[in-house]
Amino acid sequence: MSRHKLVKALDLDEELDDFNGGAESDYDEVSAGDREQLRLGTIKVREMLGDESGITNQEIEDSLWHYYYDADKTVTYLLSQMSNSQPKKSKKKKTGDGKAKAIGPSPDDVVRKAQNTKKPAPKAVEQSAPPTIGDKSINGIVQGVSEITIEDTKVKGKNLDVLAEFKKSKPRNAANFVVIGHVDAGKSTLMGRLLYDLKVVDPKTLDRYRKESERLGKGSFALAWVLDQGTEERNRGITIDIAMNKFETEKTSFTILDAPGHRDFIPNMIAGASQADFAVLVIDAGTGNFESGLKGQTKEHALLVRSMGVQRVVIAINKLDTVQWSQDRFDEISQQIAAFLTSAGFLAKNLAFVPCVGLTGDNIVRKADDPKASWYTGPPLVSILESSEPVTRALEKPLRLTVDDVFRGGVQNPLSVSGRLEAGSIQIGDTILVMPAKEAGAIKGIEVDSEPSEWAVAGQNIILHLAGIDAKYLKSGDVICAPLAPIQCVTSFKAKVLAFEHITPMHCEIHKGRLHAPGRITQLIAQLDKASGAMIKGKKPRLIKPGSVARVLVEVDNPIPLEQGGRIILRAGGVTIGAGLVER
Ligand SMILES: Nc1nc2c(ncn2[C@@H]2O[C@H](COP(=O)(O)OP(=O)(O)OP(=O)(O)O)[C@@H](O)[C@H]2O)c(=O)[nH]1
Repeated sequence: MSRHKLVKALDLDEELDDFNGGAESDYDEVSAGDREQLRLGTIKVREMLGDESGITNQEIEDSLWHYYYDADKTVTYLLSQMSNSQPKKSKKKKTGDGKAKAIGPSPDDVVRKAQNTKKPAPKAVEQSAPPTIGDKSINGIVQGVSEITIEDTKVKGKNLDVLAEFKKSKPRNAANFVVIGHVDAGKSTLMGRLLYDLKVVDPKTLDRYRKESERLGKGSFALAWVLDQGTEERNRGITIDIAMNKFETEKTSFTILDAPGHRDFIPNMIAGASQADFAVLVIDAGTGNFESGLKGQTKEHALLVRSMGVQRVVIAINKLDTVQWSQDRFDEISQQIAAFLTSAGFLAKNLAFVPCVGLTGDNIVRKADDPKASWYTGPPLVSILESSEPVTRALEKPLRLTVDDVFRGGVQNPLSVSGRLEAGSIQIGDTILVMPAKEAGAIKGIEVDSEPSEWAVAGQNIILHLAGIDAKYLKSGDVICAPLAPIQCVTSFKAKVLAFEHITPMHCEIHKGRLHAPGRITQLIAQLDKASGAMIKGKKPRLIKPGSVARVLVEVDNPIPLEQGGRIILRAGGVTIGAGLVER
């Protein structure tokens, strides 16, 4: 099978555009090695999908090719394609008792299964005496890479003053937020309403969803489907297990980070929360629902985002129509949530509450129409989101981009990566360093929000087209950095973690965004006060109980790129046991 055929099947128009405009292309035959990778990958994907998927081998191979043989991503992508072509039919099915029940594995289930499947440990990069955080031997790396030259990449840059260009572009504030809350709290409906009322989605599309959902006896789901529509972006190869939806207000450009299926966030939420500037916590105000939600995911999600370093939460107390817009109910829930969140370490000044009805749009973009809501004189949700402090961009810091996806970005761009630029700035022609591989490459193209750009700065979600580096040196979770200020790769580090389960010295997996690495908690150094983070004096703990915060020492088998302030999650046996921040 020719590579031409594979590429063609992915996005014909785009690829032909690329092809026609390009002077050189490399439509060579697929090598024997590639063919073997495709064969093995197809077997693995088939196993993960099951026999009933109806997906052809050709489709599997095309996706494997696009994602550089990554079976997990291929499965997630194919499932998303399946659910896009049959919206929601496969998500929920009416049962005899009128309740909706999930059928078949959800994308979350598959992603979780895939993440729990033991993968071969990433090949250790030759590195003498891997440093721990703060180790001075990092200077050796700097020296080594400063001598790197990249030959034959023919990438000419314009030598722009990127920060000046950025200022000239009169940027809007940019903020990423993650949506959290209990199952059925109305998260998708509320976000769908937000997008619809801000005219991100046209009425025709919503009309189509309405008709389809009514036909299925689930009319109220139409708005939730609006949110899923954004996942079409996956076709371009960007983040596939967190759906990203964007919307802009006058002042700010927002990205909603959400997990497909909107059911069981963890572990997709790990990746989402690690990129979030703040969280929107959706609460179902319905009688009994708030109480059961607080016992369940409401609490778990809130603790998780807190331990991932998220400091600000906007609390949407939703479905107020079901309690006749009772102010007493709103006050009661607000007080309880505020008490819980402050005890979990959030500052009261960083919490904002808004009563709303996602289904009708009351207090989402416009003020509530319902006369029973007249007691609320505050702003609607969107104004609260907008009034968030502008997120400070780490523009002047050394370049850091954690790779979300590695994929083939087109005929002219055989190697592309996507991710959020966490710090620094870049432009076409720049030399970058990939860690932990310690391999250099050059930037030959940049896309910001799917538009070509000469440059990009911290805070933007981008795609980089690379040259002068082989795909084998890149994988999800790697960090792209400036050659003269590389991130350290460590084999041990201290972390302040919030325990979700009992923690003892034990084997665990370390997750940081897309990075997953096997390791161990080797020491429980101290128990910490949850709110202040101060050490609780006494003997070294032998066990950390769920809900407590502790400082632990973690060791990993192979060096991983980590630095102070990095947000990590610890998992064992497929369960999140703790989450927290990397310390020195
Ligand atoms: N009465 C009322 N019902 C709502 C409101 N918002 C959502 N719903 C309904 O609540 C149910 C769940 O809504 P979703 O938006 O799917 O909730 P979710 O939190 O995204 O659910 P999961 O994805 O399963 O976690 C649907 O039947 C919605 O129509 C609201 O403001 N008022």
